[in-house]
Amino acid sequence: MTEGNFVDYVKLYVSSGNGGAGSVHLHREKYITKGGPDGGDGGRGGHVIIRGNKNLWTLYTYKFKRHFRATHGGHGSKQRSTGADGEDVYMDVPLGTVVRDKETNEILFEITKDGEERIIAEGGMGGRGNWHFKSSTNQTPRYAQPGIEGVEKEIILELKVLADVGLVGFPNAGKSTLLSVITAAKPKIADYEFTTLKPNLGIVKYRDYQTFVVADIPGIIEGASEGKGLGHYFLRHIERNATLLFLIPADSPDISKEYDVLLNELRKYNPEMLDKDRLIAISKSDMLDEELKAEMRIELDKDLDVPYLFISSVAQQGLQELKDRLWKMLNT
Ligand SMILES: Nc1nc2c(ncn2[C@@H]2O[C@H](COP(=O)(O)OP(=O)(O)OP(=O)(O)O)[C@@H](O)[C@H]2O)c(=O)[nH]1
Ligand SMILES: [Mg+2]
Repeated sequence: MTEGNFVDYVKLYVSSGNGGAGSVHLHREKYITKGGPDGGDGGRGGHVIIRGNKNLWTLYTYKFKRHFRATHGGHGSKQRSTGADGEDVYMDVPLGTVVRDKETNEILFEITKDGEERIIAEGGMGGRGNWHFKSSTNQTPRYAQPGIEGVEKEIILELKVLADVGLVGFPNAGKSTLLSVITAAKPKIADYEFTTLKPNLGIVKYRDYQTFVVADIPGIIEGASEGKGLGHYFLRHIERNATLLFLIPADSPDISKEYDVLLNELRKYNPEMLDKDRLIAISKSDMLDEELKAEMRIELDKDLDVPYLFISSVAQQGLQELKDRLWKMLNT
């Protein structure tokens, strides 16, 4: 997944079809002077339906097509013939897509399962034809119901990444580099801050047949929960991850303080984020020798209340242990 095609927020316009009108028709045949009413019902207008699709990862297609219109139901006609239903329109979205009403900003629903279908704009009902309205006092009703109009609305689709592990760290901590060495993803890597502007997902192949998904998100800075840096825009991407992997570089001036700042931002954003399992990886550990590591361990064992390990993406150290630990956390 590259930076450019990760679309996770789109505004769209949807409209369902109008119901077809019921028909007013009186049966006529040669030699039958007074035929009864036989106007058929109008067909239902097409729905616009949002459907979950596990093979999609972004809302990319919606960048190019913004209007989704279902067709109208056909009108009823003579001989009680019912108009055709309008055609439904399906909008396939990745799992984890949240659908909002643009006007009220209210969350309408969230798609979480493959094949799950939710009607976002319901087609109007067809009107009933005049034969329904025949009664003892009115044998030839000249009335039929009109179809109900379809609905139009503007909606927002927002994607929450559904990864198993979310990477959390300051800018430049080495998150994207880690993703690039434990998965086949090719995120942009550079020695400046905010290299990553959009989340990247990668699939870790674990012991031949197993896999789990890791999300690399833009770096978090102090104040992120109030919108600093890329703020809320990306914190929501790790809201649903099962496990959080904190990345703190070995050359951080104060590892436990850096961890506290990150934790605090998560707490301020959504306290439930702290209910997730956590692991700290001290990145860029190739910069440390064994002696220094031993000294740091003494401090870290005192200061940290979560498990930690030393890793290096560049020197490929500690990566198997990291995967083992993550796998265990995800499967217990
Ligand atoms: N020595 C060393 N440098 C590393 C290691 N991993 C990453 N780096 C360097 O750290 C810098 C930042 O790496 P990125 O992976 O882009 O960091 P990031 O956390 O994704 O940064 P943002 O996207 O800005 O949040 C790059 O210059 C990397 O080459 C490592 O294991 N050892
Ligand atoms: Mg990055």
